[in-house]
Formats: sequence, C-alpha cells, structure tokens
Amino acid sequence: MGLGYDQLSMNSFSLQREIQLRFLNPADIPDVKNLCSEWFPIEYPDTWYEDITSNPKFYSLAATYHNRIIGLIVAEIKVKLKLNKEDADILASFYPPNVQVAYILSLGVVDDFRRHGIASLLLDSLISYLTSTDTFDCKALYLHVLSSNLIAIHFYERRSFQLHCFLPYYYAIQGKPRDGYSYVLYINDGQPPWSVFDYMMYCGKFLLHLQPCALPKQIVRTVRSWFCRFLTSAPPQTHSKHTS
Ligand SMILES: CC(=O)SCCNC(=O)CCNC(=O)[C@H](O)C(C)(C)COP(=O)(O)OP(=O)(O)OC[C@H]1O[C@@H](n2cnc3c(N)ncnc32)[C@H](O)[C@@H]1OP(=O)(O)O
Repeated sequence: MGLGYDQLSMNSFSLQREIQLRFLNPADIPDVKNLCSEWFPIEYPDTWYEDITSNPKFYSLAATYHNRIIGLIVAEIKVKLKLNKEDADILASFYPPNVQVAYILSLGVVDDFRRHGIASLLLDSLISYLTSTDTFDCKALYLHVLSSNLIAIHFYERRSFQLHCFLPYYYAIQGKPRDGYSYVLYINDGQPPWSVFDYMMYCGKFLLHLQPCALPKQIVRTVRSWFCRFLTSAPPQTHSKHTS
C-alpha cells in the first residue's frame, strides 16, 4: 500500500493511538475491493461490495491510519432459522428459531500493519456491539476459515473461539475444492448443543434437587400432617352419660 509505516517504527501502543475506527460507506468500494483481492483467494461479486457498504444489516467497520483503510471487519446478524445446514447446530436446540447469531464474513489487515493488535481492535469492537443491551439476544459469533489458514485459526483460537466442525471441500478456490472449519464464540450466555455428558449432569442435578433419600421421611411427614389436620378439623363428638 506504500503507507511508509515501516519507516515510522512505532510500537503497537503508539500505532493504535493513531488508528481510527469508522463504518464503511459506498465511497470505500474501490479500496475494499483491492484489499479483499489482496487478502482472500475468493472473488466476491460487485453486489457483495455494495451490500456490505450500504445495507444496515451488516456491521462493516474499517480501521484507518491517516485516512487510509488498513483493516476491516464485516459481520452480519441473522436469526437461527436462517442458518445454513452446516451451521444449524451451532446453538443448543432449546433456543427458539428467532434467536440471533452473528457471522463474520471477513476480517483482514494490511500486511505491514499485522501483529499490532489491529484485527483484535476490530474484533473487540464487534464483540462490544454484540454484547451491548440492544443485541443481548445474539447468542453466538461464528465464522468459516480455510483449514490451511493457520494464522487466522491461531488468531481466533487465541481469542477463545472454539472449533465447531470440519467442513470438507467447503471452498472452491480456482476451481479446486478446499477444506474449511467453522469456529464459534458463545456470547451473552449462549450455549452450544448439549452433549450426553450435559444431559447426565442435568439429570444428576435434578435428582439432587429431589433428594430421593429424603423421600420416605417426606412422605411420612406429609401423611402425619394431613392426619393431624383431619383430626383437628373433625366435628366434636357428643357423648351421652348413662346413669344406672
Ligand atoms: C472469517 C475470516 O475472515 S477468516 C480470514 C481471516 N483473514 C485473513 O486470513 C486475511 C489475511 N490475514 C490477516 O489479515 C491477519 O493476519 C489477521 C486478520 C488474521 C490477523 O490480523 P492482525 O492485525 O495481525 O492480528 P492482531 O495483531 O490483532 O493479533 C495477532 C494475533 O494473530 C495471530 N497471528 C498473527 N500473525 C501470526 C503469525 N505470523 N503466526 C502465527 N500467528 C499469528 C496470533 O494469534 C497473534 O496473537 P499474538 O501476537 O498474541 O500471538
């Protein structure tokens, strides 16, 4: 990009103080196109660029340095009902179909600016937005990544995302099938699908709550209290005295 950043020899802290965050707008399309073709092996149609820079359903945030875009994150919030088949089991099955999830479509930082916390800054802004009171109904943040993109995988794992599933032949890169992974971060008390272990734990807690050992004692106590109540509420009996 020829930003001359390498000559500035700033540390990450000083650099981050010069970074500004702002939302993308349609005037950014040419820059965003260039950056995406630099970062990703996938070609996006023009409508995609128009959508992410103008449709309010996307959270499209840019990090700028001296007014040039040096990083961006694009995410979309959707309802569980609209999840693709391969992502449908991201949340526990007890969530209703209208519960929300967020999907990271892309995250990238210009080469010279990498490893200075710029992607973390962008991701933190997205997470702060998703955990604000307005979006408390959003229970998970997920993404797809090429299985060969070890740097991105390391980045997300370091930020507590967990592997959700392996996606064989998920991408077609220059006509060749390539594997992917999906990763997820549960937010706002979101829960993954329950495992057998979770169900066992739940049953255990339920039984503990019932206190089965105390059951016979409880039954005796209840019967005794009913019996006492019955005796005290019974009408007084009239006794006739017989004198001989
Ligand atoms: C859903 C998707 O968008 S998946 C695609 C992700 N994007 C891309 O692959 C585009 C090309 N790559 C990039 O733009 C960047 O390398 C990103 C977005 C993955 C990371 O951006 P950066 O600004 O460098 O990240 P940031 O500085 O916040 O965090 C650095 C972390 O990334 C990881 N990382 C960055 N570079 C490397 C590297 N060379 N080797 C290993 N880990 C690395 C580490 O976890 C590192 O954390 P650490 O320094 O504490 O060990």
